[in-house]
Amino acid sequence: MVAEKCHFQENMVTRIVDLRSDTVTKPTEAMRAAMASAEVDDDVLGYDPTAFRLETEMAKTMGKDAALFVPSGTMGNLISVLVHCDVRGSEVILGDTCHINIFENGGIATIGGVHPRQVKNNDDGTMDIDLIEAAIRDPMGELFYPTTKLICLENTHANSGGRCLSVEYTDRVGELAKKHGLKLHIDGARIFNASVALGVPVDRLVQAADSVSVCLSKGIGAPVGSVIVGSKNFIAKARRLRKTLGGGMRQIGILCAAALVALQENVGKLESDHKKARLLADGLNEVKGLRVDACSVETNMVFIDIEEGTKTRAEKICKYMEERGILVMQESSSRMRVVLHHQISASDVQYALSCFQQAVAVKGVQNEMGN
Ligand SMILES: Cc1ncc(COP(=O)(O)O)c(C=O)c1O
Ligand SMILES: C[C@@H](O)[C@H](N)C(=O)O
Repeated sequence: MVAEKCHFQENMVTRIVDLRSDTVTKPTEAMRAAMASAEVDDDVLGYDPTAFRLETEMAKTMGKDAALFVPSGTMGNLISVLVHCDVRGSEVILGDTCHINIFENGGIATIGGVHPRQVKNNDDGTMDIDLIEAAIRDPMGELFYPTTKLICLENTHANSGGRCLSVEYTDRVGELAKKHGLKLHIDGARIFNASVALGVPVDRLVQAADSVSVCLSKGIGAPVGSVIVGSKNFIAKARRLRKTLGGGMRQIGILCAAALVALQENVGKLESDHKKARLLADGLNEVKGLRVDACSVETNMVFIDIEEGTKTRAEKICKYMEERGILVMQESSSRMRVVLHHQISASDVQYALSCFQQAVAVKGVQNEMGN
């Protein structure tokens, strides 16, 4: 592979290659045009017609009875957990490295009073089903224990590198939930990535779930928003809770119009994002001092580890890359993350690769990093 030369002159960065996340995409011209011409109305006093179109389309696509537009994936998860965990002393079983547990400010507890019961996430994003079952509280111990109400999965699993949970695994967790009278929520921020990577229709992938939170603002490329899907009764309760949390918005058709375009434009591009991720991962594994677990690159995310003994630190590499217009997310002193999306081209991937090669190889930078 001949990597495009990593060229750099002081203050001569000619383009930004933003690999921090798939949340960074800018609305396309078609999205902006749709926003400008969107049919809107007050979605609190009534129903914004474009929001209605989006929610109707998403409920159908996800195979659920109803849907609700929410400002963010964080609010989508919070509302879903709180609707399911509707009595004081409720407990939710979730992965120790899942987004709800790590990156949502503990909102289910601090706002919702719901107790998180962590189960270890495996490297592939799953939790062992026997460990999930062991975490379910015995109702006979109600004098001492919280009440288990909900199990949460995350598909794809971001902190495992965008790994996909299979439909078979999801169905088994759903059966376990039913066996114990529990509900199942899926944090489906990147559920479309999982569907494309697995070759499983998205409605089949989430069939076992009582609710799903789907991010439109990630790989789908909408500027804002998520949609939660579930039963009509669940969504009615979710709509009220959205208002309670301050998420009741007025002419949201402006945002929903962009999301409708994004769904048309970008679901078909997700496979290309995954291919670019694999291309980048394979190229990075040829860079002395960097290591990518290629097996974990199933979708659009790549975690990059600095090999033992390499006199380099992640913050120095990230700075070196940023000086060349490439934005990378630092995960730790020895780990970085890049996320591919539809606004990253194949030549951007080549450019990033050549800059990673330079970042690790350049003597001066290495000495500075190694000290
Ligand atoms: C797996 C996962 N769930 C939920 C969220 C939250 O979405 P938002 O950033 O829109 O709140 C994110 C990140 O954004 C995520 O990666
Ligand atoms: C950082 C995290 O909250 C975000 N969901 C991302 O993956 O970029």
